[in-house]
Amino acid sequence: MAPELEQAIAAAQAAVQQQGDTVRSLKASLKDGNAQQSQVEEAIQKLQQLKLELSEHQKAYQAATGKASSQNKEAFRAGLTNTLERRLFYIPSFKIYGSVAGFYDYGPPGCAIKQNLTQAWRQHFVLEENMLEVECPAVTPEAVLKASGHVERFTDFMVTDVKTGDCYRADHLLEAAIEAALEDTKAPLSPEARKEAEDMLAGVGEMRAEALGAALTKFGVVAPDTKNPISTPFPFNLMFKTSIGPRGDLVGYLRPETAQGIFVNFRDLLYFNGGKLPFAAAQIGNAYRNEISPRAGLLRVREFTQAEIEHFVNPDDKRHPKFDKVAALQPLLYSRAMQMGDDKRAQALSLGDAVSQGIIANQTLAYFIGRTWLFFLRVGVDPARMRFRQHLQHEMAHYAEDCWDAEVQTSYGWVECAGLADRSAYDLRAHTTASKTELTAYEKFAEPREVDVLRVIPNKKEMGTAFKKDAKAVTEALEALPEEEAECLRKSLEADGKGSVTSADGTKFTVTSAMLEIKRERKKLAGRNFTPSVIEPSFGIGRIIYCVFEHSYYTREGDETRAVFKFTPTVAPTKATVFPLVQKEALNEQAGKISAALTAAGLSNIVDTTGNTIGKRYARTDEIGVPYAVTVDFQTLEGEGVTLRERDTMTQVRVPVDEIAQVIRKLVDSAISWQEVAAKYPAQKAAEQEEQQ
Ligand SMILES: Nc1ncnc2c1ncn2[C@@H]1O[C@H](COP(=O)(O)OP(=O)(O)OP(=O)(O)O)[C@@H](O)[C@H]1O
Repeated sequence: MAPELEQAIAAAQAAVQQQGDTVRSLKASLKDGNAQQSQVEEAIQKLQQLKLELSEHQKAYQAATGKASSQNKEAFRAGLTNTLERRLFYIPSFKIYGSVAGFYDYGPPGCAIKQNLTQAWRQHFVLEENMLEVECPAVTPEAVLKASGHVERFTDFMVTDVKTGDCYRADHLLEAAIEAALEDTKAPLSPEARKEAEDMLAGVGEMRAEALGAALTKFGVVAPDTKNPISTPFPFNLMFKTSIGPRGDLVGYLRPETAQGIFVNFRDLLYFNGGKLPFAAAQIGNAYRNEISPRAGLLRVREFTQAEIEHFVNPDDKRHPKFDKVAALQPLLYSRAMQMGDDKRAQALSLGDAVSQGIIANQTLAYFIGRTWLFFLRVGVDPARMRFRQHLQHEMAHYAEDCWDAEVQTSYGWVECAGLADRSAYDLRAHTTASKTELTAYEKFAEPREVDVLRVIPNKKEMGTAFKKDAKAVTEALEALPEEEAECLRKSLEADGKGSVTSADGTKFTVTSAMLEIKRERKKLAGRNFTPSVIEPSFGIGRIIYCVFEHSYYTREGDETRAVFKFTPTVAPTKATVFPLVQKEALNEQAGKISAALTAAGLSNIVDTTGNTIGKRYARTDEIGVPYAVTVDFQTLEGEGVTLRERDTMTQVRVPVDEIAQVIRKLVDSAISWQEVAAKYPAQKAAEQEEQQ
């Protein structure tokens, strides 16, 4: 059934396109006097009819398959992109010089939305969770990114078109090839081949060069643009390299994430917080990745804004004091077991149950999943098209305890908009080792505790013989070894009779069993030093904005040319427009006064005095998602209030002039609903309402 419907959609789309061309050429002929108005009108009517037929086919496809058809998806995306670019939500950067892939400018409505969304994030996380906000430089010295592992490992595998040299991400090509094979209805895979392909798809992200190369060959992958053969995959580091200072001898990078700025400030932040855990620090700022082949608009760019949180917590106690507030929430969870099962579908599950059943590793991670879900809903993501997907075991770094991605369904498929990870103590340990600065917290026990501790006792004579002038430094390093490292050394001596220790200046020395003794001793301790674990929710603001665009965009029933964004008042770029019904000095003056009252109430607004019909002006504000419109007419001058129109229902009521700013303020703050406003104030008379649509 689906292939026939797909064909019907394709045919209907072609017909719409052809008729659109006819209308355009008739309009041009009309101007030249070679066609009549009646011919144009007739052609437009036919175009509307064809569009309705197309929309019926699309609905039928969606009803039959539960998803948008590929043509449907493309048509949807083309309409959306056209509106976004035409109304300057965003603009390809450096456009007049031919643009550079992976860079976008936000235009006026885009800037306002980004500002609103970022502000909502700050309110939802930084303020409501009492986080410590920091702002660190984007240019980062190499030492920091060496310690974090980015210099060595922040790579993607790349392949090139052997004839043109064009670059592609190897994993993306492979994923596309496997997905195409799985969806191919003409040459369906056998059940065994399907299972193998599905397993391979789940593991693409973790494949090394050799495995990727073999899989690309197996699926016969060629360069998508030219169909030329491709090279074998090789690693490419995504960081932009630079040099700091005029001599150029200090290597730096533009940060690929904002998180490292928080880790390197951990000690000062802990002090600022009175030495107490848990606490969270947050940073909003730009990150830079030299993405290999950025092709998905705002979703994959080379400079983007991240909002990241590092929540530092005692590794032995990952409960969250406010977990009760989110325990009953039921976001769609796509756990490891669900991904491996036959059904492969996410399920709504309460976060309380997910923690008690061990699906989510701990309360703190689950708390942030709940808060993230509420944030996405607050900014207008459709909860039915959002899920939290747990990383499969092999997708996680060896140190990570549990990771979940907040994914949103779009015309590009499921898109990761935020990653939430329990990264254990990895980052702070890495910076402790590299910077020789203890990044630990102190826990004072309620009662002194008798504990077994490891004491490292160097044999001074053996040390002297082995290390000569370095003996003192090695001895001190051994005596100062933290408990966990002493345990590592003990195990390594036990296994091969030797191990290593790093002195204060960073030199690594090999020690043998003969040089020291490691004893377990009973000690009374008032407290302990430990490296905190970190739970990291990391958000990409641009990706969220794009998903909000997709989930907010629709066209008016029966008229695909009338685009609307149903932005929530929180993110809407402008909260209200004010229209004088016609061009008259007295109406303009009254509109100016209303605009001033809205501004005084903290509501961004535009006064539209263009001579267009009121219907056209409503359509223009719908296109940038303004939720409320106020129209000033002659009755306003007679003290009969103004028209207030709501964007999605298009219903209108009459509100007294001196109440209008407060009514909109309450609507924007969700202190009152549109239904309540409609019940309280008289409806605009039907004839005038019709005239003003
Ligand atoms: N190139 C990019 N363009 C826009 N946003 C991005 C980009 N890369 C990452 N992000 C955002 O930053 C967040 C955190 O970054 P993270 O390193 O976890 O992403 P990632 O797993 O590398 O993403 P992907 O696998 O899609 O490349 C992501 O969830 C995403 O929202």
